[in-house]
Parts: sequence; C-alpha cells; structure tokens
Amino acid sequence: MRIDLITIFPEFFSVLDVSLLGKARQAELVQTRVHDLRDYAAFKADGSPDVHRTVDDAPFGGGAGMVMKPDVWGKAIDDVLEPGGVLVIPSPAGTLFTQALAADLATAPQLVFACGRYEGIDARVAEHYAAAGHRVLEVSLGDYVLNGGEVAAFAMTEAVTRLIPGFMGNAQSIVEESHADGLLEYPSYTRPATWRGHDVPDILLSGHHARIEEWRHEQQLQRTRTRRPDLLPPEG
Ligand SMILES: NC(=O)c1ccno1
Repeated sequence: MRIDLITIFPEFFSVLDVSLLGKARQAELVQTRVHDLRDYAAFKADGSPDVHRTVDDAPFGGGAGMVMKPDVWGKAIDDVLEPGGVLVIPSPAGTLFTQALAADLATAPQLVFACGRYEGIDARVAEHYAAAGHRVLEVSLGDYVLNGGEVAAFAMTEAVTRLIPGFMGNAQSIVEESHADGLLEYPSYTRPATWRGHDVPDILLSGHHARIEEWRHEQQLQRTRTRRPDLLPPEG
C-alpha cells in the first residue's frame, strides 16, 4: 500500500519513522510519502509567481476564518492521486471513522490524505475528484474539532496499516481486539496474580479454556452494554 499525506506541516509526519509503521515501511508493506502543500502554491491561478505561497483565502458569503484554495489543492492532488487511490479528507463534518472502515481502507492500493487547516478545504475539491470517478471520503475521528487534519490522518494511517496482512507480528491479536467482532474487548491481566490486594479473576487461573472463552465473551458484552450500548444490535 502507498500512503500519501498532503499538509502545510510536513514535519508533523516525521513520527512515521519511529512508530510501528516504521517497521512496516522497512518491510516494504507500506510506502509513505509526505507532500508540502505550499510546494504547489508557488504560482497564482493567473500564472504569476506567488512569493508568499498562499494556500488560503477569505470565505465566499463571509464568516470567520479562511478557506483553503481549490486551485492549490487541485495541483497537489493531481500530482499525487493514482488510479484506484482513495482520497481521504479528515473533517469534523465527515462520516465516523470505524474499525470496519479501517479494514475497508486496508485493501486499497493507495490512500491520499488531504490534511486541511483553517476552516477547511474548498468543498469543490471533494466534488471534483468524486465526479472524476475517485472514491472520496470525508472522515471524522469523532464529535470534536481538531486544529487540522494531520492528527486524524496519522490516527487513521495507524489504524489502517496495522490491519495489512503481515504488519502485526501476531495476527491473532488483531482478531481479539476491541471492535474486531463489534464488541469492546475483555479485560486483560498478567503477573503477579495478586497486586496491591487485587486478585486476577480465578477463572483465568483455572486452565479451563472453554470456560475462559465464555467468561471473556461475557466480559465483552458487559463492557459494551455499560460503555458503548450504541454498538449493540437493536433488541429483538
Ligand atoms: N474530528 C475530526 O476528525 C477532525 C478532523 C479535523 N478536525 O477535526
């Protein structure tokens, strides 16, 4: 898989070299490239040089803040997005990012993350590439607003790449984790068996694997009911 990240803060993604993703990149499972949006702002729409490499402008219709320019984004995305690639635009106005979507995106040949800042990217950019036949997703991590798309793009990159076959050393760990089966994962324990007066549940010391699996599933259901009832199927 190829992952391209377009941003006005390319240094933000230097963390990709130290995260788990670094190993995958070395293993050639994932190729990542970071692009500075300002490299595509050297000339104005009329072709004259733009020494300030401007990437934003005032919003039509008024309102606070600035909007990122479609012509600059168009040059950058034209240069990066390949046939079959998915354009992902992190946005608080997007559809919710889920483990299911992460698994879906893990099968794509390329992801291009367009990391907006200010009040976001001119809406015609998403419209243009969707009309050109590309899969375009505006995606949110949750119901809160970040200062830009970079944090969300990094989180999605990690959630997606760890699902690529061969990325995680122990493939079983992916199967048993939260949201893999639609439920929150069960609580985990390790040595010592007693810690500050707190004991590990006896069932986990029993060696009875069938009962342990049963207990773990019940813990998943109990946690999901308590913490995320929205994940449970409707009654009936
Ligand atoms: N909630 C989000 O994913 C987001 C992305 C950019 N700003 O907020």
